[in-house]
Amino acid sequence: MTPGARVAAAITILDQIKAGMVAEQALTSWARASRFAGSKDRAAVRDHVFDVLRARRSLGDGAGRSLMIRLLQRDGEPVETYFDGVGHAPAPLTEAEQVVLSQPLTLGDAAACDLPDWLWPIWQDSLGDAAMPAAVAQQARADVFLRVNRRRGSVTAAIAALAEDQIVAVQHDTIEGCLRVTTNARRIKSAAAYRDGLVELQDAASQFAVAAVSVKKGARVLDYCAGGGGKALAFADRYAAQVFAHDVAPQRMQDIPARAARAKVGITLIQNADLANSGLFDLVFCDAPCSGSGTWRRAPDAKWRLVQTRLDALTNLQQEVIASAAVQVAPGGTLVYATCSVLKPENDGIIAQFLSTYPEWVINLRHQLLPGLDGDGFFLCGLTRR
Ligand SMILES: C[S@@+](CC[C@H](N)C(=O)[O-])C[C@H]1O[C@@H](n2cnc3c(N)ncnc32)[C@H](O)[C@@H]1O
Repeated sequence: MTPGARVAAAITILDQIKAGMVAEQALTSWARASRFAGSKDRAAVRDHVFDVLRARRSLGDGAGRSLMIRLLQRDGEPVETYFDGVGHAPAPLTEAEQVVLSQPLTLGDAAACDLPDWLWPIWQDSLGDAAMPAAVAQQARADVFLRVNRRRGSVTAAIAALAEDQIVAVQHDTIEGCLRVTTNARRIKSAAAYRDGLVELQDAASQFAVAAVSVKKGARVLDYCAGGGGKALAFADRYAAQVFAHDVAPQRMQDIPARAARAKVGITLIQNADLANSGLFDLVFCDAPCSGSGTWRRAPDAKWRLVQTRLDALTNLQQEVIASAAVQVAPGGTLVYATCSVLKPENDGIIAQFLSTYPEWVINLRHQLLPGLDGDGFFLCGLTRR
């Protein structure tokens, strides 16, 4: 596909998303219908679509064509070479379009920060002085981070193994065992280091969360909302602990046994019916379902799909989840409540509500990471019983 044809495909997909289709679905159905598109074409089209979605409002929130023109303009690209009408490229800019596009957009704070108006006051209340920089950080692509499975090899060995596949990775400035991929991130899943379990894809913030919790040798650790097992795998690799994984939706855990085998760690899955008879745990890590507002660079569609009623439903669910996770904590043990959100109602709001209902618990750890160059946004709060 020519660069213009890729832009034309992105325009079609963006129009479908504007009409209500979920971004991933729109991209998948375009890829299925476009067998001629190679992997580089698919990646380029996806990049266009996601670049626009991260910055949809500040690009004028128009139709796909106008969004793509403004994206190329913003990035200093020669718009007319993509919009030349040759082959499958979009038609050249009309005179009217040229006039409109020569005028800068007038944007309020929420639009300039690419957030919905209803969310902007909540965002500001949650982040204070960091509201604008954290929102602006989510207008750009995020780096890809890897976690070195230290049972499989050292950081140096992982960097060298990745280099064999022309992937360049460097040690994260502050998180031990975390690598930032600087070249050829798209090749990770086909690289030998990944296939052999030497590295896992995991954001730096999630790695920080696992490292920030203290786990004694032999401790029983429960990843209460395990999903695909990212945190459970990290706990099992990092600590000499017995690691268990549970999720209310057990099908989400289906890949954990294979991932654990690849990483050479042991993780015991606990099904819903067995939870009550599985004993208590020294650490219950509750990575609750959330808006994902700290990770919107990676899933920008979610930013525009979040509405107040959905946020309310999430906070109700989070209150239920933290209360049921607390029941699994052994005397003297720790409950960690975590989200990949930066919104106060999902974080400190949930903790405050929990403490007002269960005053025997006290906070012994709290971190709010913001989305930025060093990783995604993440919230983490440790609690122990008085
Ligand atoms: C943020 S995701 C977990 C991500 C995962 N920890 C990881 O690192 O890959 C939240 C998970 O919580 C699960 N969940 C939702 N309600 C739950 C509940 N009441 N009890 C346990 N898990 C729940 C969801 O099925 C979902 O897989």
